[in-house]
Amino acid sequence: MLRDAADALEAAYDVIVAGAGTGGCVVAGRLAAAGLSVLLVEAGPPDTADPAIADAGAWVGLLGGPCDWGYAYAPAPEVAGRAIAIPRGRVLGGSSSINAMLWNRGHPSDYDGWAAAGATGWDFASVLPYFRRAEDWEGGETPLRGAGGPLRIETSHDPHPVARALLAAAAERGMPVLADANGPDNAGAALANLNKRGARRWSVVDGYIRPLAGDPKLTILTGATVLGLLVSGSVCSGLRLGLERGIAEVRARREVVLTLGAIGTPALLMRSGIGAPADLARLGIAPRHALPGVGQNLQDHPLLMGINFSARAPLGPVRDNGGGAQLNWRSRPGLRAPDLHAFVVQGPHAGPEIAATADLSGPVFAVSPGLMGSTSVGSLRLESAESDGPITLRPNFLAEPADRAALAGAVDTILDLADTAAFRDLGAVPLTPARRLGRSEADAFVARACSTFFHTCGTCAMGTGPAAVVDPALNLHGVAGLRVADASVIPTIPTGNTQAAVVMIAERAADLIRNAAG
Ligand SMILES: Cc1cc2nc3c(=O)[nH]c(=O)nc-3n(C[C@H](O)[C@H](O)[C@H](O)COP(=O)(O)OP(=O)(O)OC[C@H]3O[C@@H](n4cnc5c(N)ncnc54)[C@H](O)[C@@H]3O)c2cc1C
Repeated sequence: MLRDAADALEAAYDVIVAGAGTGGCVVAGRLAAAGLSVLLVEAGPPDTADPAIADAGAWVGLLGGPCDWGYAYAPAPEVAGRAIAIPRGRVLGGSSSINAMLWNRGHPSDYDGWAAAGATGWDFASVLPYFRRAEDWEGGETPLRGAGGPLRIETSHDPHPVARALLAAAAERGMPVLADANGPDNAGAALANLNKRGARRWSVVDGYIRPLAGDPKLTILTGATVLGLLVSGSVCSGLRLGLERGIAEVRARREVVLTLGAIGTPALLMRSGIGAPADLARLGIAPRHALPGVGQNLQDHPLLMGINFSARAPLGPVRDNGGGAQLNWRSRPGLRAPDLHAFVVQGPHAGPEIAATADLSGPVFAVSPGLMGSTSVGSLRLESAESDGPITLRPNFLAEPADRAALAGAVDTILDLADTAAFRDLGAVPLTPARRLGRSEADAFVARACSTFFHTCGTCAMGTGPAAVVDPALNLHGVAGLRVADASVIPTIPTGNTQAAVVMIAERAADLIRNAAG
């Protein structure tokens, strides 16, 4: 259905978009719809390769499979010496095709903070139109929400008993229960906003690419690896591609947009000679342009996979994305925004270390908290110049004592929530942990339960300082004809899940490119 260009690659396109993930599909779809000729290049297969992609309740089964790049964060003492798997979509739609579909913008002050730190023009008032433009919110248009846009956003229409219990428990504990998780205030419990239509995932492919099926302006090349940038002097003119039939070069008449994600984009820049000179020298890569921020500033949200409860009776089949309700709250008074976020899981939620400490068979559910206000910052390091060479990823989870303290407190908050009539009605009994923990026990639990919210970002940060990789118009500093429009440009991780922020960035990138092209 979608046009695949393997046999009919043209020598040049107006714009080449490298990586058909969340950012890439938005940019390519918008630009092709505006009449520019666009080539969209993707290493993975079409998103029809696995029927589980379309099933909103089946995403967990995609992790570690053929549509996942299968990265891992390096072991670190703060997480009890464990490697933590960090999936990334390797398929049309990228991570939007395998993610948990949560649509949360975070807090307005997140974006005001970007602008204050040098991403001029990215304050909340300036980015709100791009969030709204992307949305087809089931609740209809409001000053904060969009309707009629490409991305369908719905809440559960028949929430799972555990999702209902979270809302009722929050009310019992005196926490706000919100009509809309992306409404005027995000502190409180709410039904989750999900990129779905009924029981079907609604990815960026559904929203931005499928409507263009058959449009000659959009050429999609799947199964093609971007190997390098074609740069002469300080101008990028195209890409070197690895195709089944061999290596090919393709040119952009106007510009190249990198949307390979927060791991793929800095890796490609470094392999193309753009990065910290010492890194390039270590790898034996001929330096082309010094940009020391490439691969630095890696951020993610730590998530505890581990607060499990038994229920009196089976809770029924999986609904929605396997969750359905969420809670945002502040770990301490005075914070500008809620820094803690928890969601329900309609079954057990534990890595092997936690699962080994209790019997998690039978009717079990979880309430999993994560730290959306994490302050730990890490880095990405290429270990080889080869296009499929190893990459060391260090998010430095829990390196900051404040992050550990906030998550230890979150465990208590979840146990308090479960000790309410709402959860007692389900017969909830804590399994892991089985009781309240003292502070040192809680620290050990947090270290063993710590996993990822899958929100890797920040490795080609936008800004104007010496560590910035792109400017506020998303142009690479020092190389013309090259922009970045994916999670790597996020300067500071927002206090919400990251795909909404990436869609917003890509919507704006399309505007910037269109205006520059026109
Ligand atoms: C399992 C999982 C669950 C998540 N859950 C949520 C959630 O519920 N809500 C939320 O907001 N966020 C969630 N996220 C995070 C969110 O999906 C990402 O932040 C966002 O999708 C990143 O978009 P991106 O465009 O930066 O990268 P991606 O969407 O990952 O796109 C990068 C694309 O580039 C391609 N690519 C990379 N290298 C090459 C190469 N050399 N050649 C060709 N192609 C290449 C990849 O295959 C991929 O298609 C989740 C992520 C994962 C993985």
